[in-house]
Amino acid sequence: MIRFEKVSKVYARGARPALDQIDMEVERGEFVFLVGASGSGKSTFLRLVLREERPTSGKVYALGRDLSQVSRWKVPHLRRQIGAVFQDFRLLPNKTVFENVAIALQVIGKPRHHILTTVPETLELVGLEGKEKRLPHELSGGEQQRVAIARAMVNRPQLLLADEPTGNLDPTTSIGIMRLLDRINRTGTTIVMATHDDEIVDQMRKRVVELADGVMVRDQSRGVYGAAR
Ligand SMILES: Nc1ncnc2c1ncn2[C@@H]1O[C@H](COP(=O)(O)OP(=O)(O)OP(=O)(O)O)[C@@H](O)[C@H]1O
Repeated sequence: MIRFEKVSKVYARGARPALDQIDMEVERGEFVFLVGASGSGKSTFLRLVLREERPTSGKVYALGRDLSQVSRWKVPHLRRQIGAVFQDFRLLPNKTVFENVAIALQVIGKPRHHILTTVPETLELVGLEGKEKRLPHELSGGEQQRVAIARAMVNRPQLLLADEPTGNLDPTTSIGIMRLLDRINRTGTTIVMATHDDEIVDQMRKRVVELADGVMVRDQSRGVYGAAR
């Protein structure tokens, strides 16, 4: 689903690499936590998969494609096949819950009847039935993140990337979001989630990949946040 081959990323000439010779693979259906201190390269990793950035050296493959070979005009098409969720939700403040999710289908030209059935199904999947007409500011943080997850999932991507999705949420709400992501993963969606949240990582017991100053220092199946004690 994702493969990094000796991937390095240097943002500014002379700066130390944000990622340094990363070799790793994520198989279809996996759930992977990317952990590491602030600045260790987690967001850079995710941005390379979305082709928001390009590696300085090495190759990134996603969804079976060598991303260096994807032409610029095909990048939006690639991104539409990868769901993305962020710490700050990134909802449109003046659009309802329904409209925020529908937008992901409208931009790819899905017909109205498809939108009218798929959006409510997806909102039900994330536990937001009955809240279709609310505006984002009328929702709790956890509910706003569920809208963002619904928007990311509405066209059924094979891969979901999440950058600190629980970063703005309290522990109880975070657990609800993790249950939802776990459920999405069990239906076959591959998930890579960058996080600082040690309690969540320790509870979920999924694969843990740790970065330190751009270097991959650990790759552990059923891992914990800190190195095994
Ligand atoms: N656009 C950019 N231009 C220059 N340097 C950057 C850019 N983006 C990130 N960096 C640098 O690259 C390194 C890795 O940053 P990155 O955002 O990938 O880390 P992170 O692990 O996601 O951190 P955080 O947990 O704080 O989000 C840092 O030293 C950062 O300052």
